[in-house]
Amino acid sequence: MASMSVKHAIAAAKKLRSLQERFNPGGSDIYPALMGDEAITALIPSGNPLSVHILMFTRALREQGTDEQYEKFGRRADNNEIIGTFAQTELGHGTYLRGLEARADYDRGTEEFVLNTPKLSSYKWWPGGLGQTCNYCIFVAQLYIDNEAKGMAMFVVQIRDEETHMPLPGVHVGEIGKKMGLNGVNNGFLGLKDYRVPRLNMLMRHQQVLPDGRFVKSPVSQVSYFPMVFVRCMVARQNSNYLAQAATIATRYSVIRRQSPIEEGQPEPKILEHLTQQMKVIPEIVTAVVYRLAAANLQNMYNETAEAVYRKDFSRLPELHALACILKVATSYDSTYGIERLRQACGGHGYLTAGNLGNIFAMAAPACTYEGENSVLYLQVGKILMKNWSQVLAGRELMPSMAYISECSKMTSFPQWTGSWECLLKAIQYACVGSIRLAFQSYNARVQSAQSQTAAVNYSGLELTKAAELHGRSYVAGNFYQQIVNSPNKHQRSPQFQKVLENMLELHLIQIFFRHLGDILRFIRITEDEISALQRRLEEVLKELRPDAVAITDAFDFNDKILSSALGCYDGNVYERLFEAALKHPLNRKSVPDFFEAHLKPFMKENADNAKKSKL
Ligand SMILES: CCCCC/C=C\C/C=C\C/C=C\CC/C=C/C(=O)SCCNC(=O)CCNC(=O)[C@H](O)C(C)(C)COP(=O)(O)OP(=O)(O)OC[C@H]1O[C@@H](n2cnc3c(N)ncnc32)[C@H](O)[C@@H]1OP(=O)(O)O
Ligand SMILES: Cc1cc2nc3c(=O)[nH]c(=O)nc-3n(C[C@H](O)[C@H](O)[C@H](O)COP(=O)(O)OP(=O)(O)OC[C@H]3O[C@@H](n4cnc5c(N)ncnc54)[C@H](O)[C@@H]3O)c2cc1C
Repeated sequence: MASMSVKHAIAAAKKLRSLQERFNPGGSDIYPALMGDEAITALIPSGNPLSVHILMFTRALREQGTDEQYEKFGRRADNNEIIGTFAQTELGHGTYLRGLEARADYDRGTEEFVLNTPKLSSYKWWPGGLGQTCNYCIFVAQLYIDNEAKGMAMFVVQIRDEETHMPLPGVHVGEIGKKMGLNGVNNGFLGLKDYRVPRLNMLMRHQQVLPDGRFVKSPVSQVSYFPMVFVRCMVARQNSNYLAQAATIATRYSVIRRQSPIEEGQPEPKILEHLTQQMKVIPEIVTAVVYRLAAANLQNMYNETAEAVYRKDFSRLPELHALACILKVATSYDSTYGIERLRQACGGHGYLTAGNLGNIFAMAAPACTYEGENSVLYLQVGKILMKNWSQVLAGRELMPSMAYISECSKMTSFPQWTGSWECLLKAIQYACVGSIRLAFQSYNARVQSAQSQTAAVNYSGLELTKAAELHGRSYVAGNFYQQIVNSPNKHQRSPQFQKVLENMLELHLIQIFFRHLGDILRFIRITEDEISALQRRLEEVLKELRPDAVAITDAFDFNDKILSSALGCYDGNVYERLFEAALKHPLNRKSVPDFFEAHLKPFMKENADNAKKSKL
């Protein structure tokens, strides 16, 4: 599988290169990469072993290395003359970066770094492509000068000979083993023993070690985390894509499959006529659209911040970090749960490999873990919200994506309930700010009672993650509302198209309202009648969107090769394709399976003989 994946990945990388040249000659725009990724996803359903090379290795060289280092390493990496990965996570540590054990000791006598993974737990473990594909890596290690720790640093390390691909002396590298998906990625392990690299192999755009061993600190230590921020932004787009693919499959299947008359004596309807089926499928279509728009916004913000960082302006890093965390978590959680809901909506056939929903789930699910485990990133955002609440209490302005927190903090109570979109959005934001306030009271009480900040974060963790989740909902719903209601190009839309978009906004806001009704009722008084009215509107908007479901998913424009699903094929010949796939199964090559003579027949005969004996 690994070699097939590499073959396909190389074919797709060439396609990527042509896309890049067509869309953005000489540029480093990510969208061709993403489009390439959609193509790659179709070509290699078991995952792309070059993903980390393209997403992290090349970018780290560009963004963390000096111009000279880019010339020496980055250009060759961008041109795929060398293939690398990003080796940060270890067998013993993934989340807690300050606990990473791999070390780089500076030897001023030879102007080299001596790299070691001192224990088994220090081995790099997980980096994509590390097992067999890569001959280089960015090796993340704790920097030591005269045995004094200086923090994390990144090193360009060659791990295999460029001609023979043999591991170099001092390198112990291999594959970590089968996973629940992405088995074409050859995630690997890497141990280094007294492995020496020249001083100039340490990426030094933001921090430096001078020949005499003097250390020049980075102006902002967190800029070394920037490669992760980029992938978190990518995950937001990538996982909204996976959800869109699954929604396309389930929608098409739901208008082909007929089952169970709604009225006695009537013919069996398409299953999408059942209201409960509409509630399983249509909200997922809308969620995919909502996150694709949020991810595009985030990508623009990433590009602007990356340019600013390149100019040593780090001012927008904190906001990008917060948004990248919140969107990476929200899209990976909601896409993973949404794809499973869509699989179940396809009944038994949803469980067949020929439907491809299981593989799409297996591709989407690890995003809840890699690039920052989701609950850890929620805690990150919770901490950032605590800091921002202190700013609110001090009357200071907040970053634009948190401005609503200041506005809501000035409200002494929630205004008269109207049930309008603005009202629903404000309710979610108001509940978020109420949760932030409660979390802050708990957190601050702990800090005031002499608990350390880290301990206070841990013991306030449930309230911090709740506040973070609601902040994500507020940001995503607010972004969708702006795009539908206040977009500058709204007038260019046909009235029919605008109506479909408004129906999607109605559904998204009501769905989020019901999902967080408990959180909202904690801070806002809403009557039973007002809630029942929203229930009716939910049923109504599902009915309104039902006729547009297929057209919206067709607009995602996934061809059959990318969907790779007998349930979601454009021509709708589901049963023929399921049967065609079944007949291809190796067990159908013979009428009598080999195991009959070897196992089944003796087993049945032994039971029959025993039965006869027991009668005698
Ligand atoms: C072919 C084309 C492909 C296209 C494909 C499309 C999509 C991509 C799909 C898939 C991707 C493919 C492969 C995935 C490969 C996966 C790779 C990895 O998983 S790489 C390893 C990832 N690991 C992590 O994310 C580690 C998580 N841990 C952390 O980030 C940090 O430990 C943590 C939890 C943030 C804690 O940081 P730490 O410094 O220890 O302590 P604090 O929390 O106190 O933070 C200190 C201050 O720093 C600020 N901060 C933290 N992180 C960042 C950041 N990233 N940016 C900016 N600022 C940051 C934090 O807010 C604190 O600030 P204050 O001091 O409070 O102001
Ligand atoms: C498919 C895949 C590809 C990957 N690719 C790469 C790669 O290319 N390069 C790379 O370097 N890494 C890669 N990784 C590793 C990935 O980054 C880590 O798995 C991830 O950062 C989580 O760290 P961990 O596995 O050590 O989990 P842990 O951090 O051990 O998490 C285990 C549990 O502990 C909890 N926990 C941990 N810390 C805290 C805390 N402070 N507060 C509360 N709870 C906490 C977590 O929430 C989680 O529930 C990949 C992983 C996967 C699954």
